[in-house]
Amino acid sequence: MKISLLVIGKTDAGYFSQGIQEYENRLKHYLPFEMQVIPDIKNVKNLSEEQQKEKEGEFILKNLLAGDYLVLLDERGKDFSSLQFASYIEKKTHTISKRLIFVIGGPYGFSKAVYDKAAEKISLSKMTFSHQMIRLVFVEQLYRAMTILNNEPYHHE
Ligand SMILES: C[S@@+](CC[C@H](N)C(=O)[O-])C[C@H]1O[C@@H](n2cnc3c(N)ncnc32)[C@H](O)[C@@H]1O
Repeated sequence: MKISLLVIGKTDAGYFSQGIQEYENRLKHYLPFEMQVIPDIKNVKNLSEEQQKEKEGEFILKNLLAGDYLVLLDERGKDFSSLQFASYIEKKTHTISKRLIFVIGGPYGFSKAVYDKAAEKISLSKMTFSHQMIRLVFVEQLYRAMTILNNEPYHHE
């Protein structure tokens, strides 16, 4: 199984990119992982929030491959402890042969078309993070999950 994180727009702030890069490098030790970036939508200022979500949704759906298992990161999704998330990832390695793809929405979230296509929605907290910051939170949690599954001394209960 390969894990992808699909995001919209490049990571703006150096302090986020640096952190994301650090965890991406660490993750490569455990499993194939890539962060796939959809370029920012052009002329976004001329679009309503709804139109922006629709456009972003079209790009998200265009980037899916046959056989992808699509999981949306959404503050209203199912919530997990880090141990539960580790066990969720482990189960997926047994059931998914292709790509487990997590997607982060744009500043206004996801279009209905994207929600309709998703297999699951998972939350990383009840609080809302920026679409930039949640990238770092996700890669750290995925790294944490991999260390839990490998009995490594990173996570402490
Ligand atoms: C600024 S949030 C969008 C908030 C928007 N009001 C909504 O209804 O989705 C941007 C994206 O970051 C991700 N996100 C933010 N907080 C999250 C959380 N606590 N758990 C999971 N994903 C989150 C989601 O993918 C969301 O679409």
